[in-house]
Amino acid sequence: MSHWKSPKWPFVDALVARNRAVVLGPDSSGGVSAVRYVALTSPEKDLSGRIGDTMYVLLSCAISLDGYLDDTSGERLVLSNAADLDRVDAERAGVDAILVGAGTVRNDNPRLSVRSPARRAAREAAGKPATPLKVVLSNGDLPQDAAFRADGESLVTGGSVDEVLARLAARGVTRLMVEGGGRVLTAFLASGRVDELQLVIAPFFVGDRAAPRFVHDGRFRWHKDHRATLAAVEPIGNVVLHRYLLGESAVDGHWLAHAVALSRRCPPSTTAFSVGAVIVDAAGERIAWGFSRETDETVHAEESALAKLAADDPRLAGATIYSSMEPCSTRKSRPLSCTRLILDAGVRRVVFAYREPSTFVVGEGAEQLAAAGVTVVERPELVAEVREVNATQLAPPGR
Ligand SMILES: NC(=O)C1=CN([C@@H]2O[C@H](COP(=O)(O)OP(=O)(O)OC[C@H]3O[C@@H](n4cnc5c(N)ncnc54)[C@H](OP(=O)(O)O)[C@@H]3O)[C@@H](O)[C@H]2O)C=CC1
Ligand SMILES: Nc1c(N[C@@H]2O[C@H](COP(=O)(O)O)[C@@H](O)[C@H]2O)[nH]c(=O)[nH]c1=O
Repeated sequence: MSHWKSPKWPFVDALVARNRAVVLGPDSSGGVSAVRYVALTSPEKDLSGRIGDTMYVLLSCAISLDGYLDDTSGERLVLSNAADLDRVDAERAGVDAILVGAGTVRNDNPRLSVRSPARRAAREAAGKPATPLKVVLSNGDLPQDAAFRADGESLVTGGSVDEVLARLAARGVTRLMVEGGGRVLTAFLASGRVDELQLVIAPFFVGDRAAPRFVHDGRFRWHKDHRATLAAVEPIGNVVLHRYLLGESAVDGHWLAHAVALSRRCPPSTTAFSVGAVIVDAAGERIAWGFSRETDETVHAEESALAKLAADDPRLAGATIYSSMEPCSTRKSRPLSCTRLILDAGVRRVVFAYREPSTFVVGEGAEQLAAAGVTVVERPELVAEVREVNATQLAPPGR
């Protein structure tokens, strides 16, 4: 079976060209069909069919050490410092729309604009408005002279998170920043439609339970057995920024980048590719990692990572293997391919960046895994980096 790379599957390449992930699955006859395809930003959304196109949803807010968004003074409490407010301004400049709830407008009367003249000019140079669309969620009245109505386009809308996202998607919004307040943040987190949370913690207490909390009660997808992925922690003066990845696509991108970073640690070779692999369990914890030639001259990345776990490790059944390259399906130097080892380990999900070129052997790992019922996700956005790591191996003969 080699139709994975055959002209019979031109749409696969077309999807890759459109920067989309390809998800393969088995068909009823035991063959392989590309049953689903998803945009890189948010596969869960496309797969659910809830909104037609994809949107990256970023939540951003600042809290006190005791978890409050504000105090009870009726004035906006600034928890961030100047450097963090400038970082937030840069995030604003990178989105298509900024969203807050009516409670925030009534309490803070925010402008919701990009402030930096340089960032405004850069947006305009790119053919965008100087400041993103301002979206206020409200089913009631808002002051006509509210500050958000000046400086750029605004939209007051209401309804469920799904309805609002569908409305914004129809207007071409592909990156949305949600700034608050507590009820809106809770509604977005409970909806499961958030890709990333940027949470800043300021070093003081509010100490008043009547103050607005960051998150209210709710049922959330992330709990003690299904943790969010911590992507970065950054001190900014006396506040600390935490970046959590909450969407499956963002999480996949994070671990795949980690696998590619590991591939840079491979001892050099001209006869075998340099690959990195990470195994992450269902709770979101990295449980093993490896890279080519890590422990001997011929060991592969997936093989090295799997060898660090017991064959009956119960976490393997719910785990995902991330590999910078498609798992191999034939070995010259070993009896079992990485595809076979993955199947034998009972891993049900594989994410990789680069389809193995037929430089050393013809690869059918993706097809064989998918035919065995494994979910295989190809994320081509890191292909250039994988090719750079393997530049020597991929160079045409004679160079
Ligand atoms: N520190 C920080 O980073 C930030 C702090 N804040 C603070 O948060 C506080 C405001 O938070 P809060 O009072 O919870 O109000 P919100 O800003 O969360 O607004 C909630 C209101 O939004 C409207 N709404 C419409 N649709 C929805 C929906 N689907 N889900 C939720 N709300 C919807 C409703 O208004 P309506 O009644 O009109 O229907 C609802 O009452 C302020 O004190 C502000 O200072 C705010 C942002 C950031
Ligand atoms: N207080 C607070 C934030 N508050 C958010 O910023 C909004 C103010 O926007 P603007 O009027 O354009 O400056 C406010 O309404 C709320 O959404 N954000 C932060 O990053 N850190 C903070 O400490």
